[in-house]
Amino acid sequence: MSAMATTGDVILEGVDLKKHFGSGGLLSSPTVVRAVDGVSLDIRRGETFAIVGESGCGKSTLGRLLLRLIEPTAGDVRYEGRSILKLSKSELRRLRRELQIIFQDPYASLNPRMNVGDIIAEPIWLHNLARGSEKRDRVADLMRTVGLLPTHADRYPHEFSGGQRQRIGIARALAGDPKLIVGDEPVSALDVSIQAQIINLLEDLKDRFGLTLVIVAHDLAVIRHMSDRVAVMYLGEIMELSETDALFDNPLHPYTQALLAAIPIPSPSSRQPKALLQGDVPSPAAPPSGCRFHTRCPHARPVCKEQHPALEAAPDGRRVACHFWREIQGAGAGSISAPPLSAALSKRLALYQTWRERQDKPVTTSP
Ligand SMILES: Nc1ncnc2c1ncn2[C@@H]1O[C@H](COP(=O)(O)OP(=O)(O)OP(=O)(O)O)[C@@H](O)[C@H]1O
Repeated sequence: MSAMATTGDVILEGVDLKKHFGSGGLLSSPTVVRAVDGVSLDIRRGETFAIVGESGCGKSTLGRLLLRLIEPTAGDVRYEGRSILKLSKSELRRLRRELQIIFQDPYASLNPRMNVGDIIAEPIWLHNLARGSEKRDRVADLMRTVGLLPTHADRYPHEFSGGQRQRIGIARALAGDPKLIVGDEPVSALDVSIQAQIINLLEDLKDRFGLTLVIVAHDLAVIRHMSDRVAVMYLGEIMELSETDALFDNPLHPYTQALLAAIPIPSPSSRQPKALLQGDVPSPAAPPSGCRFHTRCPHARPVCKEQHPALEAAPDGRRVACHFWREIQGAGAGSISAPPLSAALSKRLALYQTWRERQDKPVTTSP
């Protein structure tokens, strides 16, 4: 977890955000996918904020809404206190420079016909930040900063490995001096050893440049290692929002408990926890009534089918959307809050630590 204290002011705020994708197709009544359905959150300057949940729960859509890469169906996003939905052209340009994104698949997000120097230089050129030799120096600096050799600036994306392509994407994101970067599954397409390098790079850059990071991920080990706070999403809603340590030490929501208990154990001799998350996530086009998790919740009671739980304040500044979180704690949720968690994580985190210790040495990998 990042060493930085999470005491910053709010840099980015989502207010009752909704994104409903409509697909008319051949049907007379179009299907509406409620990808994000009433999410409010605030992200503090200088923190690493994680958004976690199973596939299809709306994490990426929320990440894109927060940067206004897609328009919300309803709600608002405020950057440094101002709505980003009502910006002038010049304000929108500034927003595009200050809020950046890096993607899961760096290859798909890099123009294959541009060399790496031009890819990294593009935001500098677009935002008129430097020209000529100053621009070239800046690109070389950025390449060194992310552990690439500036002499490789004339090479093309296909000449680099997956990890190096992610470094190119990060250099490009840094080129406009951003304040906040959203990483949309930034390491999930990479080998574990390379994942650790990229995670460490992001953490170092965050400290060096005073960045705020929003990490969209499904890998809880990555999230525990990197993030200060976590929002757990299910079917377009936040189920629990908490400081990372508190979430992992004592998850309040049954969905968080089940997610943590389902972390696979790396050792083949270790016993896997019994499957707690049975069945698939229901369709976001027809979410269950009441609490959206009730169809898979081991603690569900009749009221859960009827009444939608609000995201209410719990101790330690946490928030949780469950009618019965207090009773569940009292009833010994420990039976499903996974002793295997520490075994699974400690092995992965030891690996990260090893890589972290190597970060003092400059990376001089060649493609
Ligand atoms: N452009 C789109 N048009 C229609 N439906 C979409 C669109 N983008 C996303 N969706 C749907 O919205 C829901 C949420 O998708 P989203 O990609 O945000 O989830 P996710 O949690 O990031 O999943 P994953 O981890 O698999 O990327 C899914 O049901 C997805 O199919």
